[in-house]
Amino acid sequence: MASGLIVIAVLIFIALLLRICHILINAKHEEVHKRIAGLNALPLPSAIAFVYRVNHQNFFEEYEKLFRKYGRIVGLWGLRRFVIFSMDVELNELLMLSPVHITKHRNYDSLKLWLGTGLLLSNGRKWHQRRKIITPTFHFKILEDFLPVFDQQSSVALQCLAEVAEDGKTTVDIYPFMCRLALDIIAETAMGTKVNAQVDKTMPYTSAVQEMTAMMAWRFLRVHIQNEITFSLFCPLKKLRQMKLISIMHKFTRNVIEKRRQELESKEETNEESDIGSKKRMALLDLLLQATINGKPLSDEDIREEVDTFMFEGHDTTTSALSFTLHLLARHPQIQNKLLAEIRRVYPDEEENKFTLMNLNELKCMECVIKEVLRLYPSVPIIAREIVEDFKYEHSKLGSGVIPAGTEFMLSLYGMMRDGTRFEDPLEFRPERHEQHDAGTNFAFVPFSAGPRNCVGQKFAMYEMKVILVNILKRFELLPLGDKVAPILNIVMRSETGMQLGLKERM
Ligand code: HEM
Repeated sequence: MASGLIVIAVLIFIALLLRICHILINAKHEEVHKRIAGLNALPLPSAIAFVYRVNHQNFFEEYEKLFRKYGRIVGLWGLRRFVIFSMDVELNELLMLSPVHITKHRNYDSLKLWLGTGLLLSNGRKWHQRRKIITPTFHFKILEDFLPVFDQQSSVALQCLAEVAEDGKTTVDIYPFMCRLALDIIAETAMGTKVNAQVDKTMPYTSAVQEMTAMMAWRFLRVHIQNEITFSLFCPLKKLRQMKLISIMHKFTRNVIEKRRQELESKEETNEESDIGSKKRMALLDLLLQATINGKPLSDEDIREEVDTFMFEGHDTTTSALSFTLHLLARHPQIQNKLLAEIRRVYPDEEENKFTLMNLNELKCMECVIKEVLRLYPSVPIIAREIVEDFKYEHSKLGSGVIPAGTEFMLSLYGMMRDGTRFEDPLEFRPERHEQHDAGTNFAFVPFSAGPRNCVGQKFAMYEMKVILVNILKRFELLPLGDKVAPILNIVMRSETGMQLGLKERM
């Protein structure tokens, strides 16, 4: 009995001691601590237990529980780390619009060996310079030139889908089809090179991109292997595989860059048909080859980082959005029919669609559908930042204060876009809610983020998705076969059950 009491007393003493250490280490966070409720690391290890409990499958559920319990802004005090999770529109807007707090979180570091510090992962001066030269590469004129690529690659996808459709009797997981289509499109538009991912499933480069994306997704929430050293120690074989994949991908992109640079230098493509089949079409790579910073051209390695970044960011996100859209349309026949009527009005020709940016802008119903899909199933459900300078805020509920440098910040786009105070019946799929100009919900609806670090490829993505959807919906009726989606976090949002549906050729 007495020994039992001694053990309890010792445990309480240790817990108190740790708590005091914790308070001393986190002294600078005390002010925020008082304002933001959440989980502590000590004396009870609730924050640590939470971090290890969360995985790809239960991520959204666990965070919903946390927000329900503590409110829209939740603090997680680790031993030496302080993380704020926020689905609070007002606070997130302050952060997204800030020109200062744009530093990416270390969670993304596992992507750096592949993507380097291209636009997605760079910070500070480098990011500013890159953003300045990359933004004009997504100019309307350039996007218009890409429409034939979107269209031609969609027609390859139609053939692939026709082979598995079986007149709507078979359940098809649409995700891998959309993934290969998005890869073909981004390779051709970013690098000016056809990779034929849809017809040649064994091509080393595209297989490597897919395998690497899956591996990054697998590592993303496993805190102990996010660092390259611990990854090598805990998973040496996977680390070796990762090195191999990176070497395949870098070799491929370097070759493409070298070839395009030589072509540009000898001005071949101004006279001849290039392998993308057009005299005038420029790939994003060509624009990077011509760009300069302070009068100096970008090096091949600078360009490689950006091309690899486009390859990653430009295929995984659109794959997710397109697959969720098709899955949801299959389950909402009325909306599907409304969309089809709009498509037939804008593109009455049975055989051929003449896509222009202008007629794609006429697809208002489709725009609402895509927005609603991105609201419910945002491809990028969470944005992570590191606060490197004290963040001064004025907030209607928190008052005014400072979030100290060193704080980690997770903005839940998913939480914001499903917030019942911003969206009526938030879990319902109602595209018409976007018909009005999102009055009152401006910053609650941010699937492409907002402010200086918003998505540079958002217009590209919208036009790409529209062309693909027009082609698929004109050819196939989508049927509600298979399982419902079960969202998981794999860097981007995916579904554990795939994105199932049936496809029936229209008469
Ligand atoms: C449905 C499709 C897409 C969605 C929902 C989406 C969403 C986003 C979001 C939310 C961010 C901010 C990420 C952060 O701050 O951590 C982002 C950044 C970015 N996106 Fe997209 N994206 C899409 C398609 C694309 C495409 C097609 C491209 C390229 C062709 C692209 C290129 C980029 C790049 C380079 C960044 C980094 C921008 C910067 O940090 O300055 N995205 N995207």
